[in-house]
Amino acid sequence: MDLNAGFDLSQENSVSGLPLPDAFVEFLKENGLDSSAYAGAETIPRYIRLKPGCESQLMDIETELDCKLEKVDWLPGFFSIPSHIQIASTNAYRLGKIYGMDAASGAAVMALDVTFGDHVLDLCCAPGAKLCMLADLLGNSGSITGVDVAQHRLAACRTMLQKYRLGDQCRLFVADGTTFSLVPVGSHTDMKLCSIDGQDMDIFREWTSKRSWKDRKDAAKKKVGTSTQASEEPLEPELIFYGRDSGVVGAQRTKLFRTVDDNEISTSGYDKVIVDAECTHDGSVKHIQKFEYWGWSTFQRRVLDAKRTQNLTCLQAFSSSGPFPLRPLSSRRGLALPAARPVFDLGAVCLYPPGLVPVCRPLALLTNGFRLLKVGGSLVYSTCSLTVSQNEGVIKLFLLTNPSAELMKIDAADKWRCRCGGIARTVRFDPKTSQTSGLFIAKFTKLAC
Ligand SMILES: C[S@@+](CC[C@H](N)C(=O)[O-])C[C@H]1O[C@@H](n2cnc3c(N)ncnc32)[C@H](O)[C@@H]1O
Repeated sequence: MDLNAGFDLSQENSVSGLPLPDAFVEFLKENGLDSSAYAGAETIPRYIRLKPGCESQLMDIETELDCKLEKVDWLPGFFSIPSHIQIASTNAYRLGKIYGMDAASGAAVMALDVTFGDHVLDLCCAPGAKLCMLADLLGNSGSITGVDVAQHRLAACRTMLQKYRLGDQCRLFVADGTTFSLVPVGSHTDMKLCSIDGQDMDIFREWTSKRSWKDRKDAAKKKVGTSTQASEEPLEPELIFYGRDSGVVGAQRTKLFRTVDDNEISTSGYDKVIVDAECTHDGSVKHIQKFEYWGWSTFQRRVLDAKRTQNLTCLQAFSSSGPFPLRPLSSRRGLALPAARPVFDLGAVCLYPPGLVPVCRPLALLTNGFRLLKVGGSLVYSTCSLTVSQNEGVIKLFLLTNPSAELMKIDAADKWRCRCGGIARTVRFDPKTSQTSGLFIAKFTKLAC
């Protein structure tokens, strides 16, 4: 079957080495991107991350993969292998000794600089490569809260945590990251763990894949509720996994799901937050390359669907007067800022009432992730898009509307194979410079104000 039937593939784009569809070439042009970034994608190595503790098995893994594992000198624990080597069917992978993870993604996690005991929020966590790396770095300290809106992807994340035996400190919520509001377990001032010997149905017992009678009843109630609920109502978070030491076992449901106000968040919010936002994935050259096999006809739906891209890049809607028509960044401290809590509409461009700031999903995710950060904590925003509108554009608008946010220097980046982003202190990985997929990284801290 010709998977590309009826789909225009550009003849002129042989420069990229791939017959890129015209619509994608147009997308690249609109965003000022050079299609030659996709040239020679197959020469970019594949990266693997070694499970900590498996260092002594390196030679056995090399023998099984039948290739040398080249140490990535700027990123501890990462190795490059030739791009044609497949790892999914190997024992090393199946037994959880290695992860498939691009080095640029590893850099985004390192930028967060997690330290012992941190409570970390991963706001777009599925399928979970970064979450697993965070869990490896934290060991048996602190906690990780993973949130994703896609239930099936989050289920894959849970499987990954179980395979690598990393779930003890983690909890996973199916929830909308633009409205998620739960702080780390144990940071509620009034939360006490209860003995679970009694029959109190309101207390979390050890997690099991079998759902309790109470959970089934709650889910059935929720189903009835959602059929009558107005669609704008935020999705109620659903806890689909929690580990033994995540602080959930023994906690009361009512307390765990209690939301706190922004004042309380400044002290009991997360120490670290990562927002690896949903984006157009155009920088993920290996992902783009896969459409050679999947068929370019699915590319339109999966990557370029107009409604989806508008949600992600709605800043473009203002391109007639330039992408940032409001005010220059330098004057942000002197601005009359719009209301702190805008109304987000994931389906369309929204306007803040006084300042006409366009809101797209990445900005909504970043804003909410930052709201959940405690004062003095740090947040990493990353996307695998090469466009300005999903990266520097989002950052500019975010800084305009969040006076307590300050861009931080990413210290580790001095050693990385990357370049500066379009705003000082941000960094960009791209195939040509870094021999990795494209990735944009910005790091913020929250000031007391
Ligand atoms: C780039 S992927 C994240 C990859 C992940 N961090 C990892 O390392 O494996 C973006 C994720 O954002 C999720 N997403 C999109 N919109 C969301 C929303 N409103 N709230 C939470 N997650 C969302 C998608 O389902 C997708 O899994």
